[in-house]
Amino acid sequence: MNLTHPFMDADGDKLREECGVFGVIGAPEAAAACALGLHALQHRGQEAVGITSFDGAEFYTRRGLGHVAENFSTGESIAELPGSMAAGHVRYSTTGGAGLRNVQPLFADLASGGFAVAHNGNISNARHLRQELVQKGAIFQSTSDTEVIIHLVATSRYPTMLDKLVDALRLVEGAYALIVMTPRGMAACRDPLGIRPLVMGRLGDATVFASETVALDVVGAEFERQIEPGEFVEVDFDGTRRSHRPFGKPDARPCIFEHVYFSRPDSILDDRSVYESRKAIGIELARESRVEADIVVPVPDSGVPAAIGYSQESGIPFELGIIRSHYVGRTFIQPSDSVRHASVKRKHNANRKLVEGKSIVLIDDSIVRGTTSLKIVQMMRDAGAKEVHFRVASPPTGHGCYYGVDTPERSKLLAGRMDVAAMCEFIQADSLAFVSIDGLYRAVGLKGRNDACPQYCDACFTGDYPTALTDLTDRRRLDNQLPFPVNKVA
Ligand SMILES: O=P(O)(O)OC[C@H]1O[C@H](OP(=O)(O)OP(=O)(O)O)[C@H](O)[C@@H]1O
Ligand SMILES: NC(=O)CC[C@H](N)C(=O)O
Ligand code: SF4
Ligand SMILES: [Mg+2]
Repeated sequence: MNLTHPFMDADGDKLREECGVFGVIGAPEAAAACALGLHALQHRGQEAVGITSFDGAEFYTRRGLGHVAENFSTGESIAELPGSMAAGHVRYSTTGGAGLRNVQPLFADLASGGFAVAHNGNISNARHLRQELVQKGAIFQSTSDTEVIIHLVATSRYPTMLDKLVDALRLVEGAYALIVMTPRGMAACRDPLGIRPLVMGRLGDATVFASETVALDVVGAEFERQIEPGEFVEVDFDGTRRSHRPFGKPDARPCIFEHVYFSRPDSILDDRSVYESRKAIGIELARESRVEADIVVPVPDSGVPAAIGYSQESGIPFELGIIRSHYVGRTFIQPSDSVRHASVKRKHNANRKLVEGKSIVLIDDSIVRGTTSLKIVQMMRDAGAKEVHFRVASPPTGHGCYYGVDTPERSKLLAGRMDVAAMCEFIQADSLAFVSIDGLYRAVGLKGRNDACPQYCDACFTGDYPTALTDLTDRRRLDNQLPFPVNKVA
């Protein structure tokens, strides 16, 4: 029996997640705009990048491992991608999933013509669907969950491309923000709960779609609105747009972690400034768990806005007690523990003269595996800090994410293994506190969490998953049938 999960990485740790998508239709050099937009979305995925364009007759694709700048900075690379329609993708994956064949956009020649798709999110029943499709004779070219969508579209019996796509996505569980290209135009859609973000803008006569508004800013497009949860927007080459809500209007559950960490602070998300939300989390945190200290120090980068809020609310001065190297990217989204450890060390350094002899409040947006917090507390002590108090701008991350963010399985999450007191001891801080779940909801403009009908997906904090997790359930069943555990998941 083959026990290897086709979508799992080598150590069976996690699915590969969190990406950025960008699409433009109706612009003279669509691929150039696409490369620029992807550059602004680089924080969402640093492992691989791809762009597919269409010139009215042919589709062209260029995909590569690494950053946008490494793959799309020359005129020649853009010249390979002619046409007025293009879609691109920046990918964040983990060990084993980094191969070129998984890099998006994925493309296939279907009976109805070319079909390209760029996907941010994760399909929580992809394995299940893939097995069914393989049994029917489908031949997969990648190990990406996204390819399932292509096969479902290819085998749908509905007549129009939109109907085929809706038919396919009815079978899909989990999170998807998609940009699709066919010879007739572009379509963009979000899953019925709107778990992953997607926005729409206008650039002259062209329509632009992107994971975040920063990508619209960078290409000079005007932000129009978000794609609504469950909405499909089709755009033709003459600029005609059509909006459809084939799944009705279920209560949305967008990812609250986008506000905490993933999105750039200069993006507008769910009609809110991410920067303002992060600052407001810091304010809540100061109200809930104030501590006497000399200075408030952010853990750069994403701890900065919350630290500003904490400082303003508490009256404790904000200081840059840690300086980051700009040549090391996000450590959370790096593929292996050893790389993450090394990156955290190279990334941060104590501002020794400032920290020496001081009692400090460190603010970070989240503790996931504890790699960063452990190292930073030690760094502050080595630099002579008198007391180190740690405050976190999210509740404890105690559950895995199956919707497109690479939070690992529960057993590798610090909060999955320990309570707050034990975590405090582990990171060797003098005190540790997290913002409450209601505090987080207040910071994004609500009165608190509505437990009967939560307004966001917050499963990594609460364990309350808004969709079925078929692959996970299947794997647990398989685990229980065997005399030894297989790739434990939680
Ligand atoms: O507990 P851990 O497993 O270390 O993960 C949590 C850390 O990872 C993220 O930072 P990251 O370095 O990815 O990016 P940033 O520069 O945007 O803060 C996050 O902001 C925390 O600092
Ligand atoms: N995780 C993402 O958002 C990327 C899309 C898809 N799940 C992939 O692995 O390529
Ligand atoms: S589980 Fe957490 S990270 Fe994943 S979609 Fe839900 S809120 Fe976002
Ligand atoms: Mg960080």
